[in-house]
Amino acid sequence: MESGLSEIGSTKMFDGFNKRYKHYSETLGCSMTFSIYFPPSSTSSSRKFPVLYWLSGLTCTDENFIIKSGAQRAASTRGIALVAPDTSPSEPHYIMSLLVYPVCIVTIWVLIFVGGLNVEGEADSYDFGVVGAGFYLNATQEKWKNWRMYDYVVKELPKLLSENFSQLDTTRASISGHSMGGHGALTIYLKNLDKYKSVSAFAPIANPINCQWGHKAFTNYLGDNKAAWEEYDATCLISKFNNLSATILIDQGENDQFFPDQLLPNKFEEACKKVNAPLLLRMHPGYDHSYYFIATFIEDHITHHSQALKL
Ligand SMILES: N[C@@H](CCC(=O)N[C@@H](CSC=O)C(=O)NCC(=O)O)C(=O)O
Repeated sequence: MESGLSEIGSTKMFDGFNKRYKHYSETLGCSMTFSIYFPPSSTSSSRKFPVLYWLSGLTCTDENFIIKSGAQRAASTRGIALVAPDTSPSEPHYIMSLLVYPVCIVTIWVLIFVGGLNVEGEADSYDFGVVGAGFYLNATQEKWKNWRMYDYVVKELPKLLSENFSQLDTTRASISGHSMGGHGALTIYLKNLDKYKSVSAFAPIANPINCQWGHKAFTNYLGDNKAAWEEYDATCLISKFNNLSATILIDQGENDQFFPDQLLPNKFEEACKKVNAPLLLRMHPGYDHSYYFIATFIEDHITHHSQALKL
């Protein structure tokens, strides 16, 4: 099936453009939205922009980061494109369905409107399911089989970008995120060191197998198989490395309402120390979990990634 990529928004900012797109995702089996900030292009150069993927947290769409972070100021200056996907399969879509009418033996094609993915319980809580809580993993449980945000972010989206946006150089990519998206950024980076030049995170869920958010999501998406849980836990994954060279940047607010119980950055720090993984964990007195915190320090993250992307 065609991706049906269409532009649904365009707003000028810092001489570049925030663009919003909709497409049908084969991986997730539904329509998805994502946003790209394109820095200003110099008319005299055909230079392609490297990409910084941003993964947002619980309850978010692709728009929270674009609207609230102010990251475009530094991205414009540095010449980095920002790509922000949605956080779970959630968009309403139409499907073609074949009906076989039993009496007349007539086959009829009908267009059926599907709101969400129609999975029982998908919208019951803010920290699980369709309301922005895909956790950037590939679910193994039949009921949640459409929840394959890991494959969507790592495979489908970069392919879609490289096929449709000649101004992007998806071979030069870095990844960052917040909270659930910080967990996504760290795990995706550690599992794909060949695809991403650097990683950073704000208040990531750094050890999900040991917190309530992680338990709820992993039990539902992955079942009882604890080995499968560890494959999506940054603290477990980092323990497997002893030759990481690029510094991992993490910012954590000390007044964060979810710190430390849901986030556990200290567990990640301990694991990094054991394998000599370079980690810069910055604790910030007074800051909470919000986008005010992210907006305050996002420029440092853009600088961190622009160095790795050699800009
Ligand atoms: N509704 C919840 C709080 C939800 C929340 O704080 N979401 C964060 C991400 S949390 C981890 O993944 C967020 O980024 N929200 C969107 C925003 O624009 O701020 C509650 O009531 O506790």
